[in-house]
Amino acid sequence: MSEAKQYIEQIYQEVKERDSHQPEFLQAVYEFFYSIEPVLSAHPEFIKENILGRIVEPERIIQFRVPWVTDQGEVKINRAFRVQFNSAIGPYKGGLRFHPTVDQSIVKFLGFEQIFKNSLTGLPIGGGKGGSDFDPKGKSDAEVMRFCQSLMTELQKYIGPDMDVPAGDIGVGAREIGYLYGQYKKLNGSLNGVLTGKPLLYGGSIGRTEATGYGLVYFTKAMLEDAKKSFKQQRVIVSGSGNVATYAMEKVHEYEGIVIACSDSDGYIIDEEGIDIELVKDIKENRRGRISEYVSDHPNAAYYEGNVWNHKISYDIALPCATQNEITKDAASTILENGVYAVAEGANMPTDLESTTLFQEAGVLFGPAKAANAGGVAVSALEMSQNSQRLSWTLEDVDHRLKSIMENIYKQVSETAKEYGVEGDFAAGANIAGFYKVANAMVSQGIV
Ligand SMILES: NC(=O)C1=CN([C@@H]2O[C@H](COP(=O)(O)OP(=O)(O)OC[C@H]3O[C@@H](n4cnc5c(N)ncnc54)[C@H](O)[C@@H]3O)[C@@H](O)[C@H]2O)C=CC1
Ligand SMILES: O=C(O)CCC(=O)C(=O)O
Repeated sequence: MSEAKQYIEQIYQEVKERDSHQPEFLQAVYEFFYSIEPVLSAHPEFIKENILGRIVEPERIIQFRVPWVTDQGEVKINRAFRVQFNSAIGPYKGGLRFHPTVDQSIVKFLGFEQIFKNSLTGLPIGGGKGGSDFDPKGKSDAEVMRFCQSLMTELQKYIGPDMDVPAGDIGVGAREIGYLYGQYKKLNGSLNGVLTGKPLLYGGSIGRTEATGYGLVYFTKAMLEDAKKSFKQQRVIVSGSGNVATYAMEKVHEYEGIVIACSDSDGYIIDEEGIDIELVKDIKENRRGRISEYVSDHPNAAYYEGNVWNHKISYDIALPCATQNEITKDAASTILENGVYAVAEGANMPTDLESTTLFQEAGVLFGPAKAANAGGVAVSALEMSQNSQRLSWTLEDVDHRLKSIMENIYKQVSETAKEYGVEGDFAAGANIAGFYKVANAMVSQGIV
């Protein structure tokens, strides 16, 4: 066994013993370790400096209680976290997730992935992530506001424009960012660089709302073009119907693809005529309703309960944009039987390792999350630049930069895969390229 492989196994065993109760974090570490042997073999200094041992341990984790009062006067307590994972290349940067499943394992897996994703953007941002087990579903605006204010009263002690800059993720959109920022401002004065994803009225960047979904499609387009293919007239399924899914659908439509399905956590709709994206936006953003409501406006569409990836129907491209592990082995086999030839991840870790391997062995073009969904955080970094300059760039400017960042990321991961002897394995290319930059920064900054 090579020295690099032995080292990887040793560190993985250590993480497994220390964090045995954190399955999603272990999964993210395993998937990452699985592909980085070539870069460790080529750079023994990373082993000597024990970069892996250091990179899997967050620089800091903050956990705190969030007390808040319901509209009926009941006192509720939620738990919140911020993982400041790695600041080797810049301030911690990453979203906040509000979902009942949020725990240390979830925020650590997301924060770990964020380190390498942020590195791939080429922008000076480190990796962090946070969230709470608060469920915004079914809560009134006033309840969400009180919860956000209570959370920020504690979180504000640990963040700042040059320190840690949170943003949105599942369950955290413009409404929540507005309430969080309002409370931060009340306690610290106006420092709008402390959060990204803000409304345009007070320092938000034009294009941030659309950036993850559009960026996913720009990345996928570059991957398809390299294989002499395009979105034109291709049948596409997008899972989820939130921020990432909606704008991915919009951009696919612009490139003349036909999105035939999207979903939420209860079920999915199939509309062979092409999903009515404005209606999905209205159901989700305005009514805060369920995707099943779609069929009352489109009687030719069908609603099914369950996971869209288990549906048998012929299509070409799959864009998982909902949540982690939405594609496991059986769903991956169905996707292959359905004739899909390209999969690109809008969500974080939506495909488990077994399914990724199945896709790659079948010759499917596979765009890993770290690369494919980096557009959101990239435009967040552009929002930080605009806030520092006290300027607002135009949509044309932001979108042009986003497109070129995503094309560069595709180029970087595909060239890195080739350079390290795993041509076409973009998951390995993303892990190696993202890691290489952070590892070098860590070496040059000494043992800190
Ligand atoms: N918002 C952003 O800028 C970024 C988000 N992501 C990732 O994209 C994914 C989606 O995030 P957002 O769109 O921001 O969240 P969101 O809260 O706007 O939407 C999430 C969507 O996923 C659906 N969903 C949740 N669990 C599901 C399940 N088990 N099956 C089917 N659908 C389910 C929800 O119903 C909702 O439609 C997450 O994995 C997130 O970490 C990644 C990069 C940036
Ligand atoms: O825009 C950001 O800072 C966060 C984006 C994010 O959470 C992600 O890339 O998963």
